[in-house]
Amino acid sequence: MMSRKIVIALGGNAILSKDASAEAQQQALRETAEYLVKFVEKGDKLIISHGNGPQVGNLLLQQAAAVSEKNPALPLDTCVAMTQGSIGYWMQNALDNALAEKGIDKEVATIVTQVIVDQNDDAFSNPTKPVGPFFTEEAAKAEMAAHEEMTFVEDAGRGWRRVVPSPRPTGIKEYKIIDRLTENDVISISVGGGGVPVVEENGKLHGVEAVIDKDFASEKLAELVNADLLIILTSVDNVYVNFNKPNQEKLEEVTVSQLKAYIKEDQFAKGSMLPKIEAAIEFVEASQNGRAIVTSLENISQLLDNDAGTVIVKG
Ligand SMILES: Nc1ncnc2c1ncn2[C@@H]1O[C@H](COP(=O)(O)OP(=O)(O)O)[C@@H](O)[C@H]1O
Ligand SMILES: NC(=O)OP(=O)(O)O
Repeated sequence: MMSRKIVIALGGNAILSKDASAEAQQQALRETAEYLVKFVEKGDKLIISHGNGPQVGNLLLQQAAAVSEKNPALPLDTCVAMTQGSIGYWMQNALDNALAEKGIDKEVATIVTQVIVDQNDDAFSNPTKPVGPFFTEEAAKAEMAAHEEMTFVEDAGRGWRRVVPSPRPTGIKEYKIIDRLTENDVISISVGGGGVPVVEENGKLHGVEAVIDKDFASEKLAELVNADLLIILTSVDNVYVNFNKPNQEKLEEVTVSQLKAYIKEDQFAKGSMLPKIEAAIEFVEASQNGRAIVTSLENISQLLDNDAGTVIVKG
């Protein structure tokens, strides 16, 4: 049986739809785990990553609501680490139980992951990453007036959301540990929420306040561990050109150069589909034989036997 090394990045709807309670998110991850176990049954080695946009934004709001001198709000890098722990626990627990139900004897581990960014990245003076819940325009403007350090922007016609800096990952501190776990047949969960952003200064790493895009961090991980496949799971089965227009066209197998031409035509929305496409291109270009797939969780059954979804290949 061919065993592939797969980095699989879980999008928002794999964890959270409308209900942000722990129980609802755990239930979503139980369903996600059922799908992921199918890869394991097939003999694939899984390296799982996930987003944290809604969760880290909610955590910031919870902290702001309870802040006092004795109970200070914690910085954003620490909040990212907290979401790596909570979502990692939910995913790990869901996978442990799904594997046990199938009688598969395999271990799962979550790694708190530090992702290195450049302290001179322009992103620090230009926040773009939406986190937390949606606000009305009025409520968002009131928040900005009350907290001068906060920026809110309109998010793809869906409402207003707080945005934070999102620098590009340049390295992953723990990638060798993650690779060793894979070599030892352990399923890992890492670079959660894009990883805890850290900068290197005089040979030391320290956290910075930002949220890294999990698609870029997953790409970097796939590159560093020399994965065969990068799968980016989201809420659509395929990427489209002319998305949501009467002439929309589904992309199945598509080359890097075709995608670059579509990017020039502005076919992919910034902050949602564009980072996935850019991450897929970067991985396919950087790896020798690697491919990338963008599809939905629900499409995984088709993906197991044939390439389903939008498959990005060299060329
Ligand atoms: N060209 C496109 N093709 C397909 N989906 C697109 C396109 N442009 C924007 N999208 C939107 O991008 C969304 C996925 O991005 P997002 O919700 O941010 O991802 P995530 O699953 O990581 O949370 C899709 O649900 C879709 O609405
Ligand atoms: N960190 C991150 O990219 O999270 P989302 O995918 O949930 O936005």
